[in-house]
Amino acid sequence: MIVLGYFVVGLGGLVLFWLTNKLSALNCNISAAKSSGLPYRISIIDGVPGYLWLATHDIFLGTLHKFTPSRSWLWPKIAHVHRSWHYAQEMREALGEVYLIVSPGQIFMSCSNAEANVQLTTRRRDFVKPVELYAIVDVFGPSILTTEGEEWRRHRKIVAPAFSEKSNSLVWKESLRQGLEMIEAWSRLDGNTSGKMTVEDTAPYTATMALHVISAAGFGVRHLWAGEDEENLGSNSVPGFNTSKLIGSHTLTFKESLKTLLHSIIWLAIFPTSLLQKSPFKLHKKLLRAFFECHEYFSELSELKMKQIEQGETTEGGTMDVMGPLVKASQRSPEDSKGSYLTKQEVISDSWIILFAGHETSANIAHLSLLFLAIELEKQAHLQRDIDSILGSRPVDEWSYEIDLGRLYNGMVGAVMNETLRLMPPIIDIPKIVRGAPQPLTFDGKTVSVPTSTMIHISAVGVQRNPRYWPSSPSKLSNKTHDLDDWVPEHWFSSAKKGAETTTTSDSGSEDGENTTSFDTSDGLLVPPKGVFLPFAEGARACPGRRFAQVEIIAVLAVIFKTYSLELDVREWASDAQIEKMNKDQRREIYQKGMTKARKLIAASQSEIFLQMRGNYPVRFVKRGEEKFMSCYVE
Ligand code: HEM
Repeated sequence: MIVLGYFVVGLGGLVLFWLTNKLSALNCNISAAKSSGLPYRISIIDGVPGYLWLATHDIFLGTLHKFTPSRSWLWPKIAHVHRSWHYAQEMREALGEVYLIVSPGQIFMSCSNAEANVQLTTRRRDFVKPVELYAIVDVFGPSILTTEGEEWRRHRKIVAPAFSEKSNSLVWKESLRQGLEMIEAWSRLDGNTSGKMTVEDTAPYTATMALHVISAAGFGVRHLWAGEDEENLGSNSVPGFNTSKLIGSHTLTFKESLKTLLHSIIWLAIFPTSLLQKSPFKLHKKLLRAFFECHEYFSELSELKMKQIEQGETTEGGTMDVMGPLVKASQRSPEDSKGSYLTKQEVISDSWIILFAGHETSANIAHLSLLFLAIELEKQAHLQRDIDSILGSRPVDEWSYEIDLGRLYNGMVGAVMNETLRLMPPIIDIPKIVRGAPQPLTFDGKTVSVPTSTMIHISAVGVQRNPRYWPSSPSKLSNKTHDLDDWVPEHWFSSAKKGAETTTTSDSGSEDGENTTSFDTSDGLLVPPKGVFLPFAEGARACPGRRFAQVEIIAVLAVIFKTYSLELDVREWASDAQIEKMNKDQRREIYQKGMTKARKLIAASQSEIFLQMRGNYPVRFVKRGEEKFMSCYVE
């Protein structure tokens, strides 16, 4: 009894000590927030929450959501893990464009003000990258994405110029080819022909397409689609990498190991490999196998590149791609290169990051653009007219990087891509942190002071849907006074804000030697002012793969819509035979059901690392002229 009494008193003491500590930390953070001059809200959950809340928030907030009055409360939204995606507009309207969330463990700042965003992205030493948040992707060691300061500069000086004009023209060629091969892969699916193809989910196909493009244009290794003959690879075959035949100690192909690693990467962030090795779970064993094999594949690829370089192969031979300059840098030593070198391990970590950062991002934009175009048939018809006027009847191998790409970008294809990037940026928040003294931030004629250690999210969704910065009209889909929560590519043809900024969107702040001139983006489409359109971030840490991604997405959309139209599969509501007998009004009514369902699915997307749709909506590709619903929307 006495022992139990001591235990209870001891436990009570510990809880009291913990509570006092938390309260004193909260008080400290509240004083800092008060003196910052920014609006703030207090929350027990950190603005950027830890793993425990990530894992459990659904139980608490999901239950609370069932209690209808709670839906108008602000605090559950503040505590929501996916706040930046679901409530960016509401939070901005309630708390302003720049606001703080103060908790015992953190001061968090969200920003959707353009003037402040420019300072946050260009004052690189005042607002640095919180590299600790990137531990999840750091599986092969520090890389360009996950380092700061001088170490990052060294990576960036080598990696960014590797995305050269020559690599981009390889991306163009390879994306056209992959676009055609993706269509062929669809036509080989059960029940499909080359004239009529039902695809349950285009997402895994655009992911494969993006992986193939990076692999070929970035690493010089061509990949095949399921069902393609390995003979087609000719001298480009690299066992295990792009063939089913494995060599050495490999038990998985490169694609298999990469897929496993990407799907279960979270485990590597939570547990060290030494602990996972002792885990009894099959999943962990498979993940470790994939991890080691991926590492092995990347080092084999570096050696292959090294050999190719020694044999004097050039870009024209298709191998001096993005990875070439990285491997070359690993031949230099710190002493004789004025710091322009990479270690062999860094070649592997940077190669992995290029693949990781450039794969699902571009794939998601291609996938979502397809779905939006299937929902909005009138806009799809506009896109096709534009493609026809630019490319005429020329075959794909005559489409030119130098002329056609720029024209496609400055027309409806570019507008479709940009609108998808505006509405659904794959990276919804760009994180920064104040490491040293509090930092002044000036916007709207006032200067505030961002407290030390503040975790910052530049809210891409917040600013990219902020009516203050974008031309808009009343929404046709909701009762909102603006249509910035809707997918309207015509936003990019508005002349209202043209000329507000004469430079291109995100070239400024690039490091020396970076290639930024592959095609002119200032002639044709709306050029948003700086700090307003941030899918690729801005400033020194902007995405070096921006052109790569733009070229890829444009090429793939052009290839598909030159020959095909895309419609939602609405057989859930009516069979093909029933649709055949329907008049235009009846067809429109059925299609509307598909549109509503597809829009809901898109809106329910979630951002774990990248913003992604959960679930799928089936679509049907048909040769142009053979559509079932297009004529209901287009005269
Ligand atoms: C639609 C496609 C893409 C989007 C929306 C996108 C977006 C971004 C953003 C927002 C950042 C900054 C992240 C941060 O500060 O935390 C970034 C960085 C980066 N991206 Fe991309 N990206 C895309 C495609 C690509 C591609 C195709 C590649 C390479 C092939 C690539 C390679 C990188 C790298 C290496 C970084 C790190 C740069 C640094 O920290 O200096 N990205 N990207």
